Amino acid sequence: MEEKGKILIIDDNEDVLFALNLLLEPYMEQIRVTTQPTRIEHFMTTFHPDVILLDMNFQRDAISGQEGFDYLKQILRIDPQAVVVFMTAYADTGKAVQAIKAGATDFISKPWEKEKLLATLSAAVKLSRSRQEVGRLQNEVQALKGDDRIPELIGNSPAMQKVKETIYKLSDTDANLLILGENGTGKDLAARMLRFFSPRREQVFIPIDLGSIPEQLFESELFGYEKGAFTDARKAKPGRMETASGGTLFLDEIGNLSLPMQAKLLTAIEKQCITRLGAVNPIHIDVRLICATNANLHQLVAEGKFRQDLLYRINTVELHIPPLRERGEDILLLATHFLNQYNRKYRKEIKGLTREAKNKLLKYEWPGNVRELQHTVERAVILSENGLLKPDDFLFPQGNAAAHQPALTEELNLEKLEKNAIERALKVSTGNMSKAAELLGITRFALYRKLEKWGL
Ligand SMILES: Nc1ncnc2c1ncn2[C@@H]1O[C@H](COP(=O)(O)OP(=O)(O)OP(=O)(O)O)[C@@H](O)[C@H]1O
Repeated sequence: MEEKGKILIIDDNEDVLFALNLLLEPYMEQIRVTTQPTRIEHFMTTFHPDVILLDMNFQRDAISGQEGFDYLKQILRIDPQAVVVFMTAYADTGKAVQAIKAGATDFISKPWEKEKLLATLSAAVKLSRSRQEVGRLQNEVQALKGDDRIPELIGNSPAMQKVKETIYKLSDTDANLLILGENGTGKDLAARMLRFFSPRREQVFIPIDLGSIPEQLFESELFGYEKGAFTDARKAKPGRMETASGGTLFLDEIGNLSLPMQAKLLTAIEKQCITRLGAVNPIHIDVRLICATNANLHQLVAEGKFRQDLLYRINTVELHIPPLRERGEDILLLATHFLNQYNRKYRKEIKGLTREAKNKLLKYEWPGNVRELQHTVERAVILSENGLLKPDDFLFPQGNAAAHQPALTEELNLEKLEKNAIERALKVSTGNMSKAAELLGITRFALYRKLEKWGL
């Protein structure tokens, strides 16, 4: 057989299983046999056969093949792409046609002719492999095409306006960008937005979460490999950097990269070429690089945990996305955006938020940033009735400051709100007056006047 595959044989006759096992052993990569069709799901999910050879009649003297058809249905329910070859001692054209119509790939009769059996199984293995390849390619195409919607960072706070301005300014260039910010602040969205407005918009966007690639797979994932480079390398495969060539490569969680991997990445970026594992010749690549991390890379450099030369390569421009708690005015804008989104998704007609609910959102610290806000609004939309969302519709983890809501009268006292806002702005900007004024959306001069007024 040209291509060896994994085969599962299901037959109630142990002698048949024994004979088939013996006959097929030299021609198959792995064989599993069972007399119990009830174990089909177990084998399909743990063994992942390329081909299933299924007997048609399971009861003594049965000739209708009905049980076989039932099991075929079950197999195709579990995996519609499964390749099933039917086997019966009562072969006739009518049943063969019926079996193929029901979704089987082929049909062989017992007793089998060895050559015919091998040829049928060989074709079945090939079909299975090409179906797997098509599935993989379809997934890849979908991932490469990405989302058709325009990625848009919602937010009017001065900090967010600055982020968007930087993205627009950068869009004509090929400059490498480093996006810094806590988890859930919108780094991934910012990267997609930059790509969307860049000349590489029509080209691929390949995101890689470096935090989720095990160290030992890093090189093969990033640089690809040639056939035979290691035991499982049955076929050559391009790495993500090669696939991203011509387009944009988004390296997320770059702070998680070990020092040896940093050295390899640096060489690839500097030389603009990669060498697949097991290959001799390097391949030129042309990628626009966007990196992101929630770590303080400058501090990691100071601690000797991140290479300074790599940092300089990736941070031609640095974009800092502040945590949501530092851009309070975006909270309600984002909440409304997500409310509209989830109204559409869950076919609801929730009109908005009560004033008390808005206050509750504004007072919360949002440790999970925009992602947490998004999930909080989604949960509220799912659980509440149409009308307005109330404070009780928004649930926060216990122990957060927001759980202890002050009296409503205090919340709505404008003077107190102003004083609180100034105190908070000073706290988050660690006393930097320009930054505090920017956060508050007022001039430095106006801030000094208010500090005097409140004796701060
Ligand atoms: N300004 C924004 N406007 C609209 N949606 C946003 C905004 N910021 C973040 N989101 C949404 O919040 C979620 C989290 O954002 P994203 O994945 O971009 O954050 P991240 O900083 O990359 O997170 P992580 O560090 O955990 O990877 C996403 O669903 C994203 O669409």
